[in-house]
Amino acid sequence: MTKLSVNINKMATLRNARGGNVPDVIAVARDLEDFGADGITVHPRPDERHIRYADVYALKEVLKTEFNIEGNPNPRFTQMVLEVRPAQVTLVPDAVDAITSNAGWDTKKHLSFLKEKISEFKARGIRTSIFVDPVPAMVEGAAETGTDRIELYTEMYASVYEKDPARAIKPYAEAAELAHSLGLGINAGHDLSLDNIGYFSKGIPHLLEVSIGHALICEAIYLGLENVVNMYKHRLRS
Ligand SMILES: CC(=O)[C@@H](O)[C@H](O)COP(=O)(O)O
Ligand SMILES: NCC(=O)COP(=O)(O)O
Repeated sequence: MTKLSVNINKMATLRNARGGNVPDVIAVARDLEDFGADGITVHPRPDERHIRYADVYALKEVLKTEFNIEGNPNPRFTQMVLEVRPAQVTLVPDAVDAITSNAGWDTKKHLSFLKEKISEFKARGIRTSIFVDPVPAMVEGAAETGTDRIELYTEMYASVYEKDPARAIKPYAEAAELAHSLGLGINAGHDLSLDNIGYFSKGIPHLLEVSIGHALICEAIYLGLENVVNMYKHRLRS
């Protein structure tokens, strides 16, 4: 079965909004594991606006499932990943000021840089993954880097799915077949949700892992509202 790695960036966004430690992202991550998550994903950004570098070190101490760290392998990120030694590092070509990830790697243009980074992480026993759009040349370029896996960037799938599911999934299914034939493992993520994940997982062959954050945390908040309002009403009655 495809593994679910929960991205806890949004929990850190909530915590940072008040400057305290509520919610406690470390406790949240442990609870998510107890609730059945197969892994925890974080994507620290240079401004540490959600997950902080200190959180990454603290998480490593307590996690029992697969820890996946995503980000642009600049010198600071690279050093942190080499020290923490997560189960997996996912390389994402984020601009410093990006609101969220908005493209996969150009694996042809950045081939020598990616090769160097992949071998550095693999030498420390860290599984590697490269974030790519579902474009055959980019998948082939990823294979040339020596990476273990690719992560398919699913923003386009999620937006087209609402109008035309079959059209949305086609390039992803083809990219997955190609990646598998080249010996690459396949992960996927970005804007996956309760609405679109079932169709995606049925349509993508050899899908090893999805990482989901934004929608999952929004859904958890929304689906928890009735319960929590009732709990408050109950306390106000007594
Ligand atoms: C690579 C990817 O798609 C996710 O890591 C996503 O970018 C989450 O990052 P934010 O939580 O900063 O939006
Ligand atoms: N790699 C994708 C990820 O970790 C979560 O992306 P999103 O669900 O927050 O869009």
